[in-house]
Amino acid sequence: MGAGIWVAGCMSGTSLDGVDVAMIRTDGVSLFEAGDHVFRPYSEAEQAVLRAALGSWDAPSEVTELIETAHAEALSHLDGYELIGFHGQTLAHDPANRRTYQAGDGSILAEVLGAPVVWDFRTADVQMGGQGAPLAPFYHHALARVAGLDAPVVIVNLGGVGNMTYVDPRIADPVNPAALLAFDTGPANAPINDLMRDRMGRAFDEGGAVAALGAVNADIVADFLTAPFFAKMPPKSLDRNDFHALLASVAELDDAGAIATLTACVSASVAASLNHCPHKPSALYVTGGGRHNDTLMAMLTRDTGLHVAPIEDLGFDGDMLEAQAFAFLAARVLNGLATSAPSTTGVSAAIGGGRVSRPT
Ligand SMILES: Nc1ncnc2c1ncn2[C@@H]1O[C@H](COP(=O)(O)OP(=O)(O)OP(=O)(O)O)[C@@H](O)[C@H]1O
Ligand SMILES: CC(=O)N[C@H]1[C@@H]2OC[C@@H](O2)[C@@H](O)[C@@H]1O[C@H](C)C(=O)O
Repeated sequence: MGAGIWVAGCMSGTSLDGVDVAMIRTDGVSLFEAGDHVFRPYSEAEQAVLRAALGSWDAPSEVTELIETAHAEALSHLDGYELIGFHGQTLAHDPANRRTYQAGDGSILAEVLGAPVVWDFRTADVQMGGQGAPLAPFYHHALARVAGLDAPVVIVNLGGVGNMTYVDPRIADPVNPAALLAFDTGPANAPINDLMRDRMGRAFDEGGAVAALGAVNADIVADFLTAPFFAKMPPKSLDRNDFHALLASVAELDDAGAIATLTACVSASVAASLNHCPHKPSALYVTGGGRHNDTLMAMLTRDTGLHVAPIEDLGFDGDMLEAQAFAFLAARVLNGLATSAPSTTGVSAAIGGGRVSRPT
């Protein structure tokens, strides 16, 4: 298999923990080989700068430079790539008003690293009426085919926000509306992390250990599920802070009870999201940091009634999947292929988003 080129994909996710960079060899249609990867964490001080910039539509140079420098540092640990896919850091997302903002300038990275950079993946999609997210579904589709699956499955990404891709791997073209259905499912780790930080001074609930000790408040979970977002038909996407009221709803609970209830809300929102799938999936594979949360995984098994497993069971690295996805999408942009479709973002027609910047 000599096909494809080595591409480095970079993702700085909503949980603000750091920059993931992962290399894959791809032609933008299939995945031939996964290569090296690196994680460059943001320091506490850097996280504070980024957190303060959340919601802004025009970040000050202090913020954009921080993002560009962190990515350049991460990429300096890798070599052998011919192309970079650079997502940037989402600071604000408002598809209803056709705008989304990923901070960080790809043309600067192209100069610094001496390689072409595909970036600004979401703007074209929202400008054509799409949600601008999720964009990983075309990669999920490729992975399900590489894994040789022969029945529909669901891939759930549990990062700061949750998103779900229903994939029918028997259909080769990801643009075909029967191949994919994708949408954001609700908040995932973001509210759990926020509460862990505020109440316990910890970054996240390691292994779901705190949630395991708490009593779930079923009334709060039921009330959470009445939010109009869950009844809304896909496509739909979320901003990190769209569910701010959720944190307030657990304010009166003890620490473990509050974390357990937030964790149950994440699981319940994924289970509710399955109602939108055209057919019952044969399994649910979890990617993103939430798959390390054993309490959440157990709740998902109970709430969905499906076989729930980490994406590792298909042979992929769940910590690197999003970064790999932006490598895959960069290759698609370079090859003139679509990166989103009506079935993934609700965009009016399949389009290839992303700007290409080449070093001068
Ligand atoms: N061992 C663990 N136990 C419990 N939770 C964990 C563990 N490891 C990671 N997480 C959770 O996963 C989060 C990171 O997930 P991930 O890296 O998928 O998010 P992201 O890429 O920043 O977000 P998004 O996909 O929304 O952009 C952490 O902030 C934490 O909440
Ligand atoms: C606007 C934005 O950055 N959205 C992210 C976020 O993090 C998870 C979820 O919300 C998803 O919609 C998306 O990222 C993934 C990688 C995506 O586009 O597929």
